[in-house]
Amino acid sequence: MAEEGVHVLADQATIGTELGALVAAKAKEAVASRGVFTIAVSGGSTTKIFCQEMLKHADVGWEKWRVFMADERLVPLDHEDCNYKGYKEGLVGSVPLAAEHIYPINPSLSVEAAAEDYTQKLKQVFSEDVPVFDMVLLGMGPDGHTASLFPGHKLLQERTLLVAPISDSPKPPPNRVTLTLKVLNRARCAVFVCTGESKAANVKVVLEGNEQDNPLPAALVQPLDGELHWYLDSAAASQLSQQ
Ligand SMILES: O=C(O)[C@H](O)[C@@H](O)[C@H](O)[C@H](O)COP(=O)(O)O
Repeated sequence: MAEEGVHVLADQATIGTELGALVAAKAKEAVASRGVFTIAVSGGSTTKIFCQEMLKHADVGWEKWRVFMADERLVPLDHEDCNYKGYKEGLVGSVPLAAEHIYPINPSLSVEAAAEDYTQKLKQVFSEDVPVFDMVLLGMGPDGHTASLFPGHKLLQERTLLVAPISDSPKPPPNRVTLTLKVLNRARCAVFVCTGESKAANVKVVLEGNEQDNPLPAALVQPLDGELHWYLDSAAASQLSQQ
């Protein structure tokens, strides 16, 4: 299993292989020691990389997985923009993960009520006051956002909610729910997957910048007591001074 840190790999396929190995190791370890593997997953390009790769792993205790969305768009569950749909279609039926162990938001509610409802879903699975995920799998947008935590947004200061509503997301669609930094930073392992040239400038800012005053959202993911991994392809890493 890879040590925590920044992993620069040639391309998306190699990232998939390495990510799959890390997820498999963490899942087996979690199931062996706690009887369950809890993971929060993201939308965007990460969905496909993760699902395609995990189909190759049969022995990761799929029956014991509990999969939450790190963030979700407030759209019907069969909508192309729905992150849950991507994971359900990508995994259920192909691996022994039960559909009811992937937790969707309720898109028929207001965004505020959907966030509260998702908080209750977390509480059904986690006994801690603040859920401790075995893994949070994150992407980063070209602007430095992660989950639905956007640069300069007031949600970066949220200290109470576990799941927050957002109705002014600069990335469409505007209505979303997101895990807050309070939850992301309690994870045992936070993993970023970032590919492509469009991410390169802010990958450098996050990993090498000194922005004490106004850090980008992705830079604020710093698990208090867990590992942090960044998987980059050579394009996303192209502006780093050390590769
Ligand atoms: O919008 C979502 O649903 C996300 O979960 C989001 O945070 C995503 O991970 C990043 O925008 C990176 O997306 P890409 O990997 O597609 O660039």
